[in-house]
Amino acid sequence: SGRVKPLHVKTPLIESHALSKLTGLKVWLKLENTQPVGTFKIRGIGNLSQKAVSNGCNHLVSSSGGNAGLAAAYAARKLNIAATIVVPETTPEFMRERLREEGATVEVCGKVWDEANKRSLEIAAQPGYTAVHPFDHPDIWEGHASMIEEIKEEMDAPDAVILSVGGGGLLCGAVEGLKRVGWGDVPVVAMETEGANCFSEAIKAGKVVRTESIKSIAKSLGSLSVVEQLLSYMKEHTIHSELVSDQQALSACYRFLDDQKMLVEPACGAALAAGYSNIFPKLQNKGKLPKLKTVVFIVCGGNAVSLKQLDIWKSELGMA
Ligand SMILES: COC[C@H](NCc1c(COP(=O)(O)O)cnc(C)c1O)C(=O)O
Repeated sequence: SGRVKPLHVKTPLIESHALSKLTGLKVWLKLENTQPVGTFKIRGIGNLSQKAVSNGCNHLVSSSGGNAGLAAAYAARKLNIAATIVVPETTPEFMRERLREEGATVEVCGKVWDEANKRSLEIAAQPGYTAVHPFDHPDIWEGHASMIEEIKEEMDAPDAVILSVGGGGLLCGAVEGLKRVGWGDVPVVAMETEGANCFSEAIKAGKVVRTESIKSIAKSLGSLSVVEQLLSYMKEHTIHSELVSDQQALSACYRFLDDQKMLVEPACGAALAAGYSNIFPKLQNKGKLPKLKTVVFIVCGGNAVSLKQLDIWKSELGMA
């Protein structure tokens, strides 16, 4: 068939004994941390890149010094085309090195993501070049939606899906996927950390607002604003925005490491903290969620973490 083999893999959907016991629910985990290059990003970025290549693209340009940049570098390598990743000065050396190991050219530009993004758009304004946004493009949401299609193959509709929000690409993909499989009435619980809360700010303001800076260890949730598309999705799909502290996100990473033997970023810990801090009774008492039996957590993963880094964050946050 003409179908192009996707760059992402079908990931495991496993039951979490620890989180099921702790919450009294049937808790399922969609393990996007087991994707090539460690996060769900390759679903959407792989989709966008393959479409670009079929339209003559031979050079991807990304402005993410994080997981989206790594997904773009990986996609370029698998598609045998070039990649330039423009990263802000804040991008740690190990991530710059990891991007180069995927074969990408790394250009350091700007103090913050916005400056790197501006530079990446300049570079992408050449014939054959395609700018790969970390989260704001329909091809990215379409690609991420495959996650929900895979869940549908394995289980009946859950009572809720829990995930984390940076710029909102993962959330848009999940909403699109739920609609696509006929689960449009399954609510989404969208988690952020208090210092990276552009989605909850947008809900409060009733429009997309720019938060002035990121004050959270969950740097991968560090977008200053969410995608516009989310505000229209909110009108047609039940999405609850919840916040957790950095301490709760980090504690979730430690507990997940022990419970499931897997190490994830605080950006992922923010979603898992909904379980470890068991926010469900509060949401049910507020009438925001129905009586829950079965929920699915999107384990988004992340590369910018190590056991050593967890301990550095722990002492920075003054945790015991
Ligand atoms: C600054 O970073 C934005 C983006 N990370 C996004 C990201 C998210 C949030 O996904 P989003 O809501 O942006 O689609 C969650 N979990 C992990 C592990 C992530 O890396 C990036 O890699 O450039």
